[in-house]
Amino acid sequence: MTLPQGQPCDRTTRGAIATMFRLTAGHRGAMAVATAMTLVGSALGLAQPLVAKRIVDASGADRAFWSTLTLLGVLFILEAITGALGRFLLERMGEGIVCRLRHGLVRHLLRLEMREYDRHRTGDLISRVTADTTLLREVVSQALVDLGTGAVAATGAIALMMWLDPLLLLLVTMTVAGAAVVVASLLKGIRAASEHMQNSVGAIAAELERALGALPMVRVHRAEEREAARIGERVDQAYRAGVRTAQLASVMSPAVELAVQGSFLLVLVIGGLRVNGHAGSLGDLVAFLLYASYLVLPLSSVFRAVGLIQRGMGAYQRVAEAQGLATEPSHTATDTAASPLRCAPQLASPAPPRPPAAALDLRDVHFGYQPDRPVLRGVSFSVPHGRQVALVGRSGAGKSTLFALVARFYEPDAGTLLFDGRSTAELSRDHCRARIAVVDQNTHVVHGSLRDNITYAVPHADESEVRRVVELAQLEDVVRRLPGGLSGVLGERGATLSAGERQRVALARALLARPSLLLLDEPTSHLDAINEAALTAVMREAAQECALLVIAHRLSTVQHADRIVVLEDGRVTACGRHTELLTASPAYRRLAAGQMLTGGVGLPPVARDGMSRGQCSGCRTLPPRP
Ligand SMILES: Nc1ncnc2c1ncn2[C@@H]1O[C@H](COP(=O)(O)OP(=O)(O)OP(=O)(O)O)[C@@H](O)[C@H]1O
Repeated sequence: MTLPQGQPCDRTTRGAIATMFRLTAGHRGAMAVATAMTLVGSALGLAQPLVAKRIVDASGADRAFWSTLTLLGVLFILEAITGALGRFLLERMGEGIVCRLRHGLVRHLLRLEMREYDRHRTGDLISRVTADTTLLREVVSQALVDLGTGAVAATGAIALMMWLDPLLLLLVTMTVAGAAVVVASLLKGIRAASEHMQNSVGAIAAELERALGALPMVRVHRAEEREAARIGERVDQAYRAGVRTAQLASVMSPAVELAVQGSFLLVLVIGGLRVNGHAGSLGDLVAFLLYASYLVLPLSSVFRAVGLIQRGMGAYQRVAEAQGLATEPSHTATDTAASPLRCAPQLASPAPPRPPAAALDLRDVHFGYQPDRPVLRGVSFSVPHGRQVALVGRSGAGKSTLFALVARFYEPDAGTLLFDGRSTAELSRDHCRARIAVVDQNTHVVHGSLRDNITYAVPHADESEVRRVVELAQLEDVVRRLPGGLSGVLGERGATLSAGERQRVALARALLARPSLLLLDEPTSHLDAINEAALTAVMREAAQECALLVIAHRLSTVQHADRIVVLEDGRVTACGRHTELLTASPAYRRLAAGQMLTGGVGLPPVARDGMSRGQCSGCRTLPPRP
């Protein structure tokens, strides 16, 4: 279900009711049946005073009234049954509405533009799917029908009271009008307080997510109390807003009850005087009083429903706001992309013919997260098939940002990215992402089994293929040690693994996908020297199958790369091989000196055909490996 986006919410009560009604789209049949049942129940209830009047009149005139008494019993039971059925249908409808709303929201939130995640707090977004939709369910399933049926039942009671005694009705109307004025004056406040409360609930979720997401840091810095106080502040805000809402809502109920009870007393006194003066029958007075008492429930329903709808609008606005956040476009018109797993063939399938163009080509790419703060300033280089290209540079030079552009989390402000010679302008994001696999610094491991984590990109991968990448990523020890082996469950965020093991799980996952371009961001940051050497060997092997773009601070990892691109302050200042750059690039020399790496150390004699020399002007001349 998509809520109307971008349009400002109509703040009037009528606008709020219309908005809530729109949410019931697709459930109107069930709503109509439930409303009909509730109305039938109300009609059965309304008929009871008339029957009671007959019983009183018959008993006063010494006539038999047993059949009428039986009828009263039947009416009572039928009212209970229709009421229960109607209520069930409503609850089911409410669940259905919230279920569809959550499906839509979850799908929407998972497809947001990366910039939206930068702008919003995760916990707050989550609370829109949980807390806000829960409040909305209450409103759409109860308030709307209460409003409809309450209005009809109250109108019915008023019509019958009018028929019985217009003068007494006038007295009732005046007191009820007083209550309506009180209710109307409270509605705006209720809505504002509810909005405040829902925002505070979202803030609690966001703050809690912040603290739980960095628990080791919180513990080490003994900041539990500070974090608890910080979150507690939000809890108190929610409490205060909740109490304010309750205050306003609770003023409503007595106002309505007072009005109805006042009118009840008036009717009793004036009606009693008239009966004494023989201006009316006792039966008429009893019936009128019963109708007056029947007015209490529907009228309270109407007033409560209006209040609830205003409370729901607070939640609605937050849900609608989340639905209005920009999402990534899924496909472009010219996109011929197959499924995202197109580039993840199984081991047995023959390798597709390699296209002649580079796997990745960047041409004069400019980008900044904020318009006035450029991060990349005209980056150009290419990553040919079957080659390993390394990206080095000081912290903050823009290396990870470049990866984010290649993964198309962001679009460049200027310049072009080409995959296999095709510009991203003509390819969908899905298509581009199907070609790549990324192992980033955060090495994401999700709750689930080791196998689930490895096969995340290829859920139905062959066992032999899984074993192959387990071996390649040197995870055999982990498989042996983990209770249940590959089926063993890894804790939340892979907490049961070491950082190096998590990195290797991420690598196995990436290799299993058999991408045409593998992006590794600091792949050895958590590895010891032995594992680093092993991973370097894995990278070389992977480069036989796909193009490899590696970010590394440790130059020892990438000194054998076919090409090393030096990035400084968002610009490519040099590119070439390790030995070449030691002479040609002062920036590279500084990096290497810092890590005590020199040209001669440990360099194996690797055949390098057609390599570009020196500066980045030759960055795109490296041909694909035959
Ligand atoms: N999501 C973001 N929003 C705003 N600015 C960002 C964001 N991510 C990175 N930056 C900024 O962009 C610049 C480049 O960051 P980037 O992470 O690309 O550098 P890096 O070369 O990968 O650094 P490191 O080697 O430390 O990982 C930095 O100044 C950083 O503060």
